[in-house]
Amino acid sequence: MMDMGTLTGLGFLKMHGAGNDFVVIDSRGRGAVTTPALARALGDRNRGVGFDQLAEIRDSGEADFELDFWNSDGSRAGACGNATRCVCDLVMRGLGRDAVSLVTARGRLHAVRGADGLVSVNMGAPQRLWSEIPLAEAVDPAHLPLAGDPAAVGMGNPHCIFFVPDAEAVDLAARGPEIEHHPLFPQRTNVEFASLVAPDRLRLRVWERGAGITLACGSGACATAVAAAERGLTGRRVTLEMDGGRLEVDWRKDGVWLSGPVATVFEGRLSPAMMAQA
Ligand SMILES: N[C@@H](CCC[C@H](N)C(=O)O)C(=O)O
Repeated sequence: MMDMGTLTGLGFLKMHGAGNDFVVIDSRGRGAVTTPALARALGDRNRGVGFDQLAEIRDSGEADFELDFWNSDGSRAGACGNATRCVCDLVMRGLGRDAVSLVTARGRLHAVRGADGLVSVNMGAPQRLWSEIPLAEAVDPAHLPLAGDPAAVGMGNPHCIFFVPDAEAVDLAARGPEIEHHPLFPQRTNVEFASLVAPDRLRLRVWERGAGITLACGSGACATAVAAAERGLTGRRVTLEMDGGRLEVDWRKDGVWLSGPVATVFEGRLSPAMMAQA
């Protein structure tokens, strides 16, 4: 029989958006609890809960809530499109509304639930200046001086996008970390390999900074759609076929809108022993 007495610690939710999975900690009404050590311990898929990102909800004076993101290696992320959509779903359900505003490191964002049940967030304008992304030196982000002619786009976090004839054929486990740690990216980078399926459809595989290969990546889908439209490969509205499902991106005048499915998987409690490890 389970000793419930040892399981009185911190509550959390497990959610995912197209297989990009998250631990969500709701710290509204109290102080933030996440540290790099706690994120690393919880992110361990064998000894912790396991996630691509941890999202911590905090009170906000200027929006419905604030949101911080942590990768499974314990590093911070300035943006996470899929975790944003998941947490917005949660908060909208809690408030009984179909629209919310939030504040992230990127600034104030807005999200809505569509009639189709998909949750959409305006991820803001893409960052196209080398210093904003950031890159280590003043090179053209649209054509980086790297083999394969990738583009760099910032969505509040850095992305390096390669357009290849066949994304399936890329050795992502080898190429991902090589590019993530390339000296051109002083804060490391997320890495995308995309191939054109149709003028409104791309196949996309992602290596995430601080998390490795993931089944989907919302900010990566946005950055890839922006780079594809700028190269004239697609229009500004595209479907991204990722390993875990489909995401839709619409680059509008008011920002890059990301839409897709969200799911709540389970709720749990961290044991005091787990919290003490961190
Ligand atoms: N899963 C993400 C992106 C998460 C952050 C990334 N690994 C980083 O360090 O920038 C998404 O859905 O956007």
